[in-house]
Amino acid sequence: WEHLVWRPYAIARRHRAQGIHGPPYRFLKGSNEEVRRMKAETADVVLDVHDHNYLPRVAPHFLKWRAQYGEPFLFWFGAKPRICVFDYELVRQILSSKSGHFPKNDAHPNVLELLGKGLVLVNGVDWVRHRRVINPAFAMDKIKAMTETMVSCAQRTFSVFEDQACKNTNREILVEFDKAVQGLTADIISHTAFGSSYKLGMEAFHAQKELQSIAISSLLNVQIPGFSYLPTKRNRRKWMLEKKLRSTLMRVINSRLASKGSGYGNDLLGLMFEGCTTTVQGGKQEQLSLSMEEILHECKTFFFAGYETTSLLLTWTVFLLSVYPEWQERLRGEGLREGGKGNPTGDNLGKLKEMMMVLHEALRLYGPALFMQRKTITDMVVGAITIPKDHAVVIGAPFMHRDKKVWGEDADQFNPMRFANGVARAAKVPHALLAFSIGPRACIGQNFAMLEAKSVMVTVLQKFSFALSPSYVHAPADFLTLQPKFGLPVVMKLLDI
Ligand code: HEM
Repeated sequence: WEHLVWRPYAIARRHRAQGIHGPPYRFLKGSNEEVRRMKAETADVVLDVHDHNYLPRVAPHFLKWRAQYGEPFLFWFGAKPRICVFDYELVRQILSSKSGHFPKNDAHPNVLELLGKGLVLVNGVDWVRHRRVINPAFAMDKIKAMTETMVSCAQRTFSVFEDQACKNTNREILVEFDKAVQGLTADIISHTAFGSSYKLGMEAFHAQKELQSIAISSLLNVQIPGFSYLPTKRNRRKWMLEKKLRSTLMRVINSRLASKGSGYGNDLLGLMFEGCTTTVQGGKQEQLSLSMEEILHECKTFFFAGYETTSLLLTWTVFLLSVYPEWQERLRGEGLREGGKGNPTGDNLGKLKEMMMVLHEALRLYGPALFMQRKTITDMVVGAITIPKDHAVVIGAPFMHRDKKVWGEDADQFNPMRFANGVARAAKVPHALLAFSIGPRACIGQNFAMLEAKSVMVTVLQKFSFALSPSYVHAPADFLTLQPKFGLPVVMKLLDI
């Protein structure tokens, strides 16, 4: 009771004394109901396709609280205090902290089950061990060697569309692009992570996808102790999926161990096994094993972290190129100039400067990962404030990506030219783009994601031009990641080239 009744008021008082304010604490519910109500009120708001400021739809509560209380502000997830931070210098200090005093926030049990205790969620010495084992798998030369696989997956997907478009006299087809590209990125991660076991990988993917919808639907519910053990219809379905996911991934892992032969293979799983055995640190051999259980969790992590984020980057890039056809034309021209009509290679893709500018601008305006979270395990001083122990810290990246003081007056607009001199020079601070995060816990898969995005975009641009279908409704939504609420229907026209 002390925890639920008195502590929140004492915490709020302590914050007021240092000038941090926020919505009042409501018994048990904290700010959850206010968030739910405000999100419901804006759920039907539809934007013009040129309007890239979706914050009133996606985070109306943060907009309101920031205007009302200034920043940073304090709000409540149930009885748990959260500080929302928007200032680049504070965020840099939090994300760059190497002391381990800002670990990842505790995940909702459903999210934990979904993601596993893999690299995204582990903390402390475990994180150091996992990251050291997995880092070599994401080295640029290893990733570049996966280009052919990425391109051939993309070609398979788009050749189906090509066949369909050929049958129509206008050589056009309507494609639910977000769904198509979800299937494609799942296919790519299945092939690049699990090699010849990719079919099992796809089975695991389907189970994980359904578990994700269950996790999302329960995120804002107050957690009643013991409820997750009741055999409700939803819980039973969840348990069945978890069992299936686990047994499928175990089959993949066991069959790899059984067929070791001359090596573990050059896919992500094989490279992870290689990393598990030994590594040389400062001349001495070090054992860096991950347990079987940990490897299983990492497989779940690759899937979750690896397919949806990249499919959303592709979805939003195609959305932007449909709205700005002059950039679509520029990228098609660049692809042909650097690589001709043949299969893109790692080297060709490395030369695509304008493509990188567009992908970075898509990540700035429509970064798939919305709000990052950390927690404090002791009182932490950042800038002029103290964030007390046991607080969650929410980093408002989509707000920061629209900060006119940092990005300039055109921060709300699509302007890939801001990245013409590279990411570090695109804004007034070098670490302004937070789409892959910064610091020791930055995305391990960013080179993989960018190579995959380029492989897919060059392949589609070689064959098709595209425009938004008249049925498209611009309503970006927060489903853990930033998604087009009603999908991305696109009219694809087969090119004559
Ligand atoms: C456009 C695509 C992607 C985006 C926008 C993205 C974004 C992010 C962000 C923002 C983080 C940091 C989260 C935090 O600090 O709370 C992260 C971490 C991570 N990402 Fe990605 N990611 C993408 C693709 C990938 C891919 C393709 C993989 C793997 C195949 C991957 C694996 C991971 C892992 C394992 C971490 C945790 C790293 C650590 O904590 O050491 N990501 N990602």
